[in-house]
Amino acid sequence: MADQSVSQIFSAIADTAPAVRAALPGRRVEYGGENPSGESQLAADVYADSLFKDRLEQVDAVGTYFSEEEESAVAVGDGSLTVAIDPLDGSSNLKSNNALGTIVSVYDEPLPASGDSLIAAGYVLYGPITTMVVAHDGVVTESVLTDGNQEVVKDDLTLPSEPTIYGFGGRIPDWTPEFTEYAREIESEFKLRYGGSMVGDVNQVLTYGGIFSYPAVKSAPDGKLRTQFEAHPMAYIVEAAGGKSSDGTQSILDRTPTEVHERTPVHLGNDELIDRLESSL
Ligand SMILES: O=P(O)(O)OC[C@H]1O[C@](O)(COP(=O)(O)O)[C@@H](O)[C@@H]1O
Ligand SMILES: [Mg+2]
Ligand SMILES: [Mg+2]
Repeated sequence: MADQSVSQIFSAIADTAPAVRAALPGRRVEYGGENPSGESQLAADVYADSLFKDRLEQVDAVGTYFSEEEESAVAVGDGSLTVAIDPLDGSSNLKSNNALGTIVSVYDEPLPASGDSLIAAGYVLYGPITTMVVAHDGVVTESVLTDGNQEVVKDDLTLPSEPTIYGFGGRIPDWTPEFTEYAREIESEFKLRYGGSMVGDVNQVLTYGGIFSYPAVKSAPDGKLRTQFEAHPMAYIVEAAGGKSSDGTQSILDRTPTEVHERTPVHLGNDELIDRLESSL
């Protein structure tokens, strides 16, 4: 039953992705409002949110829709599942025409919820091609999405065992001394790949092996990324692919936010690099 619900949810996401992509060119402008995290919204953020909500409302298993762009939960049916979504991730990249994503979490509890309540998570990457990565039951698959078509290209995606890249967010002068020291070591060993969209950056870690961090910074001790909409789902995917997640001290999946839009420091990647990070912090 859960399997069927998960596959219906991600079919709905795959069906909607081409329309989201097609809507981007005309929506690179400010919408005029702010989201609950206090960030200004682009027309594309708001439009992608409405497209996903309308489509997920048609999936019987979904009872509640909760978006990074909306203050509170929206009741969309009688189903028992909650879908949390970052409709457009990395939306500041729209101005410079760089990678964007959509992040999707499927919880079997109302939010706020711990990462243990996730039954599946996935993302769409709007790069030169559109791909979708989904984690469920410990297996991660990658598909290529074209209009109306979903072709699985990897049916058991795992993190490469030899890491080669890293990508760290935040301004260097704003990093803590402990994170700066760790970063200096990592910089001397690996190649920098940072694009400013969590989906794009984590997808590179899943492809090449390495570490992505958006750490706690001096001006924002909880970091930038939101637990329910960004950190939990990406941690679930990376852990299912054989890697590790950390908020600096524990798996991100062990965090239960007290408020749905709450933020957390995020570190995702190969075991060895996350272990080293936890000992440095
Ligand atoms: O611009 P910065 O500080 O590098 O932040 C980039 C981070 O912020 C985000 O863009 C936040 O996501 P949204 O675009 O959904 O708000 C992440 O995708 C990315 O990892
Ligand atoms: Mg985001
Ligand atoms: Mg967003």
